[in-house]
This record gives sequence, structure tokens and C-alpha cells, in this order.
Amino acid sequence: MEISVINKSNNPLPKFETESSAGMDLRASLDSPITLNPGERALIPTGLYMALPSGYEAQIRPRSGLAFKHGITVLNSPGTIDADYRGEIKVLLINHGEASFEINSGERIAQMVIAQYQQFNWKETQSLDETQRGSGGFGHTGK
Ligand SMILES: O=c1ccn([C@H]2C[C@H](O)[C@@H](COP(=O)(O)OP(=O)(O)OP(=O)(O)O)O2)c(=O)[nH]1
Ligand SMILES: [Mg+2]
Repeated sequence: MEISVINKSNNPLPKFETESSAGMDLRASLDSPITLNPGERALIPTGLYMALPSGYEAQIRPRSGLAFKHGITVLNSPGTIDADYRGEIKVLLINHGEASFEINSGERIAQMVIAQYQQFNWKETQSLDETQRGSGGFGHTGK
């Protein structure tokens, strides 16, 4: 599958880092570094614009290394890029760590996974089919 993309950043296009990676890492596209102090959030531009085929979405997810080592994560994870969005892809990062974290242009800040989705129509009704689970949830099967 090919996806049309415009790259206004100085970074190479995102790529799969290993043979079977699910996502491509996204790089920050910045004029100057951004410092995220503990508790702070920022919308980080990537300089990328794309046209997903209808029926596909892009999910913006955290990189586990940044989360584990620095407490840096994607606040709205997974961020949703709609197929009809033509604006710049941006990444909403938050610093959940105890130390300030500097983001430099070109650094890999998150990853993007393309996934299929299906739209649907509601069929409004007064009753639903019975199942073994019924309305049990939120741990009702035990620890
Ligand atoms: O992490 C994200 C999440 C969203 N977007 C862009 C693409 C997406 O298609 C659009 C709208 O996102 P969403 O629907 O999550 O935000 P909203 O607050 O509901 O805004 P809108 O009213 O524009 O839908 O913003 C990003 O660039 N990065
Ligand atoms: Mg929306």
C-alpha cells in the first residue's frame, strides 16, 4: 500500500525501524528545542502531511523507551489521525517524569501505526441478545 505524504521537515521520512515493526517512529520538526518541565505538555510538529486512504486511520502512540526512561508519553494516546485530515501531523507529549526533558528537532518522539477501521450504522432497539457475560465487567471474573 502507498500513502501520499508531504514532508516539510528537514528529517527523512519515517520508516519501519525493523523488518516487522508495526509502527514508524515520528521525528520532531522544530526551529529550536522545546523543554518539557515535569507536568508540562506540548504539541510537537512533525512537518508531515498525509492523505490516508478511506478506511484507514493512523494511531499516534508513545515510544516505550521514552516512557520508561523519562516519563515522556503521548497524552491523548492513541492519537487519531482521520483519513480526511490534511493538516500537519502533531504529537501531544506530556512529561510525567520528575526531570525536565529537552526535545530537539529530528528526535524520535512517538510512533505511528496505520490501522483499518470500519464505519457503521446504528440499528436502534429496545433489547440486546443475551450472553454469558451479560453486564458483568470491570473485574467481575476475579483478579
Ligand atoms: O495526536 C493527534 C491527534 C489528532 N491530530 C489531528 C488529526 C486528526 O484527524 C485531527 C482531529 O483529531 P481529533 O478528532 O482527535 O480531535 P478533536 O479534538 O475531536 O478535533 P476535531 O474537532 O477537529 O475533530 O487532529 C493530530 O495531528 N495528532
Ligand atoms: Mg474529532
